[in-house]
Amino acid sequence: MLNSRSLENLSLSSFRYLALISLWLLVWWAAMLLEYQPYISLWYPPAGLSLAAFILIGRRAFLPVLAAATLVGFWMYWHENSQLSILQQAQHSLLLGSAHTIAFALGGFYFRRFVGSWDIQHIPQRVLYFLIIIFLTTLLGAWLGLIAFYLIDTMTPADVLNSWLAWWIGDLAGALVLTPFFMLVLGRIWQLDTSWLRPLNVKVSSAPLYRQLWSKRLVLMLALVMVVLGADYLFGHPAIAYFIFFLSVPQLWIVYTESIERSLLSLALTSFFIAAWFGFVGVDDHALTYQFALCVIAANTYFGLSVPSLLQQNKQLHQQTQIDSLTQVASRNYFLACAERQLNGRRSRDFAISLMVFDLDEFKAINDDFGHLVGDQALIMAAQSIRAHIRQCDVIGRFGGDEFLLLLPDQNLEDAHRTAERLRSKLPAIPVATGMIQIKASFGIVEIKADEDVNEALQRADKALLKAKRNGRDQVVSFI
Ligand SMILES: Nc1nc2c(ncn2[C@@H]2O[C@H](COP(=O)(O)OP(=O)(O)OP(=O)(O)O)[C@@H](O)[C@H]2O)c(=O)[nH]1
Repeated sequence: MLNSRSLENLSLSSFRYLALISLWLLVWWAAMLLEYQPYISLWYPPAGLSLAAFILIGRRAFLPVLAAATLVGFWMYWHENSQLSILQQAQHSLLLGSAHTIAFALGGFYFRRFVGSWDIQHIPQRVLYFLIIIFLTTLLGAWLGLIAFYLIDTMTPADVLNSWLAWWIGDLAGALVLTPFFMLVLGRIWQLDTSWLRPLNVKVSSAPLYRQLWSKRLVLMLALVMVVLGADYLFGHPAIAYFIFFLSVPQLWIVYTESIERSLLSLALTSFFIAAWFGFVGVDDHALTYQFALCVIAANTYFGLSVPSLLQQNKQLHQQTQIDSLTQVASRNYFLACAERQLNGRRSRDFAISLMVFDLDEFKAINDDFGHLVGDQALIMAAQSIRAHIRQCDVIGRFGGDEFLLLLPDQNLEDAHRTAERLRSKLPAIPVATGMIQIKASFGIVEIKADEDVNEALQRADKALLKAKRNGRDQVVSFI
């Protein structure tokens, strides 16, 4: 007995399968209407939908895609008033539908199995494999389709050889341009997580200004399509068709400023518009140019979409090397680079710079008595306290362990000494199991000499710190 929950699930999955079949038939029908060429078309959108379905839902896509592709065969026979028996029509349609389905199922399966799980660091490779998979899947689809036509005696070997390139490029253009777009659409219908599709974790503003800009850029793209195809129709010169490649400019503009949905939507709409105008004006001689332009613009779009994520990764890596993850002050290397920069700046304008090294007192005891987490807390609070009491232009860094560095531009030794005393007196107490413990530190300071580099100054400051420790800790020692 089926309970109400499994009935609900059954009707939901039937709805989804029917939605996939209907969408497939709809896009096929749209392509037919737009271009008046059933199989060898400028751009074959069902190829994109089939591949998207196999990538997203795997083998569950097999029957709906096969059903839709077979129905299309039937429709063609009916449309041509075929003299074949219904059984023969069914056999032929099934063979043609299987040729399409098997090729795209293999491509989708390969992507799911080997590429889809790659993490965000492999986005450029993922895009590259995606393009190669589309390339091979559509090639296989075209050849299996043509072999099926040959087997049902519709094509001679000469026809097959004459047609494979046009068939392949049409499927290639459809799949390249539309697969990611259909993946987003199917992700909605199937309620699947498509976040892995998003190389961009970067949020682009959806403020009204941006929305307005997006529609303006889209209008610009559509206007360019109309102008190029119109001029091609009027003048017929082959060079005119190449102007369609300029669509990459507004498309990449959209890619770099808009969300992934809008980028994919503009690609889908523009390709749809090209196909519609192509069918309307009938500039068949230049079909290959438009097909290649669509493929190139789509490939550019996907590589373009991966750029912000690479930049973001770069930024994260940069931050990781610049900032100490525990205390959030500058890392040792970044601190030294900043200090070097300040010293170079002193060549054009002479000003004093002091360097301070400070080290928490008896820090090991805090770790030993209360544990490393309390020790970490002490490091964080000490760094925060120092940061809160220095100027914007001062730089604080962690040298390692419980030792910190402070660069004080425009402060001579006397100023720096006063600063250190003030910082020492402001160090906080941390809460521990037995009450509060006052954090204490020893400070060593030098004023960096004109002919000294950072490392030499650091060695002198370290000696001053050592002296402060030897003198009994919790004090400031400065060296001329
Ligand atoms: N909790 C914590 N401890 C750390 C970290 N890095 C280093 N330490 C510990 O810091 C302690 C530093 O000890 P010492 O260099 O002997 O310094 P001290 O106990 O402060 O002694 P004096 O500097 O002479 O006063 C060591 O026990 C390290 O294990 C860290 O990131 N977190």
